[in-house]
Amino acid sequence: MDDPKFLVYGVLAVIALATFRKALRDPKVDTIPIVGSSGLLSSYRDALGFLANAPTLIQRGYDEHHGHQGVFRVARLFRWEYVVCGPKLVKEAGAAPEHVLSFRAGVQEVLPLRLVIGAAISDNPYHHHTIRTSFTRNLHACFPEVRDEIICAFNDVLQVQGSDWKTLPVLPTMMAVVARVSNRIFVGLPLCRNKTYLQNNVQFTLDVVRSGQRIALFPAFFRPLVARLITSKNKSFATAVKLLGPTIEDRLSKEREMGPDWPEKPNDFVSWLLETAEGEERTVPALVLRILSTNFAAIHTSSMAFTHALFDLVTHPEYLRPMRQEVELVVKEEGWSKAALNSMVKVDSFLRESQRLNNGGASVMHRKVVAKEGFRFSDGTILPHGALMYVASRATHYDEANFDQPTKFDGFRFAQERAEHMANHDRDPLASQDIFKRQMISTAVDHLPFGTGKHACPGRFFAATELKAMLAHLVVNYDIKAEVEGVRPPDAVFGDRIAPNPTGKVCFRKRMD
Ligand code: HEM
Repeated sequence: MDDPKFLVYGVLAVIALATFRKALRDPKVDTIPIVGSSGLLSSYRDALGFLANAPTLIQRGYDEHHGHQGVFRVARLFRWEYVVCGPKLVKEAGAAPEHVLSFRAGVQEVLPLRLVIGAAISDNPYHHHTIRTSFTRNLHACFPEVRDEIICAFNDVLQVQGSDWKTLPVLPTMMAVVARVSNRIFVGLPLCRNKTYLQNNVQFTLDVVRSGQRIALFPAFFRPLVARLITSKNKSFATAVKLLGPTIEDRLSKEREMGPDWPEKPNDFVSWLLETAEGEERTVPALVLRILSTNFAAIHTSSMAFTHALFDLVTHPEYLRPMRQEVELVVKEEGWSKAALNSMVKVDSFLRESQRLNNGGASVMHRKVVAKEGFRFSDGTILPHGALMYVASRATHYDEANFDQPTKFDGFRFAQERAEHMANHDRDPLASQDIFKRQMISTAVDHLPFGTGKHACPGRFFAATELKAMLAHLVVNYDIKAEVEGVRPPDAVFGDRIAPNPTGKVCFRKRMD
């Protein structure tokens, strides 16, 4: 017992058991079924098992309870968590107002951004509004820059020569491309090509995710202390201020001199932020933190989605040629534009299908019940004040009630559905509107990669534009194959998060035919 570490672990274990015992005996939730055991020690074992095996546990709950409709609970180290299943209840969760089921408080539970990034971002997320409005509205106008950056970034990052195959780790490679393309719109040239700036954004994102996930393992009252010990955001923040600060200072000073609509003002995210930022937020450090946070929301998610798509493509190489033909035909008729992307139905379908099967985890739409009286679903289930709930997204995507042969990768299933709806147009104009429901950007109660309802990802319009343009570019300019034929690198699982294999590789070369 000389090592003080053991004392700390001992105290933590006692606190955990005591907290767990209290949570376990909450009579208000007695009627909500449990997945796993209900005894004190056996539940505790399940709670530890959740860290290693959450997707399987959630799938079991989904299969066992309520015929895929309703709520069940799972034991975590310090509390129960509530898993919501079925279209009706998912819709109700997605529609609930912030003062009843809180998105912001839910995020803090799983990734305590308030502790990792700072209160200003969590408590005043005005940049979400900027993403939803100015950013999305400008996607058509900014498409030439997106396209230009994709061409240059693929050239510079892949660096394939002649007819040789080059084997590259997909996640870091695509993270480098996504970081560059996204920052072309966030901060513009030349900074979006500055390697230190880009690497710093990627580092910030990784630091935030890693520290956030570790802090979230502790009970709420312990988290500020743990955050102080392990958070390493300050270094990447200082680097970002050094590199991005002069650009922001320049914009602020031009606005002071010439007013908000000064000639040749860049059409980028910094400018759109400045249209809304007020008071303290109109300073270099505050704006740098907004850009870093937007990078955080954009880079990890989009590069993981694209990595999964490439793993799917090399595992199912038969999709390469039809997508190549589609892109060539569309570009011949419409050129490269945002509107042309809308005609790339197969590319869209392929990415949507990849997202369906490779959602970022077993759960999505984390919400904390903040209404004092709790939250009541229409089936009568009441979640108590303070409870954390989420939707069983992976199980929903793998449910045969929702999809034909749900475990099968069917890259053009959504293109097919859209074609069928179009064919029905004359007979039933209302049904034909469903084509919009099967696009990559469309959320639904049975399609949850971007969540659904009030907080559905506002960045999905940009993400879809970026990822579709990247995939279209890749299939017409490169050949791609698996490192080992027919083998998809296994996913990495941490708790209920499922990420593409971080070291998984594929082979690229310049297109040969
Ligand atoms: C493939 C890429 C992406 C995926 C899979 C994704 C997924 C998600 C999900 C699941 C949510 C939470 C939805 C909920 O809880 O109801 C979310 C929220 C959010 N995402 Fe994304 N996202 C992606 C790309 C982006 C990009 C590129 C941006 C920014 C440009 C962005 C900005 C945001 C923001 C600001 C929120 C919070 C929304 C709110 O406060 O209501 N995301 N995203």
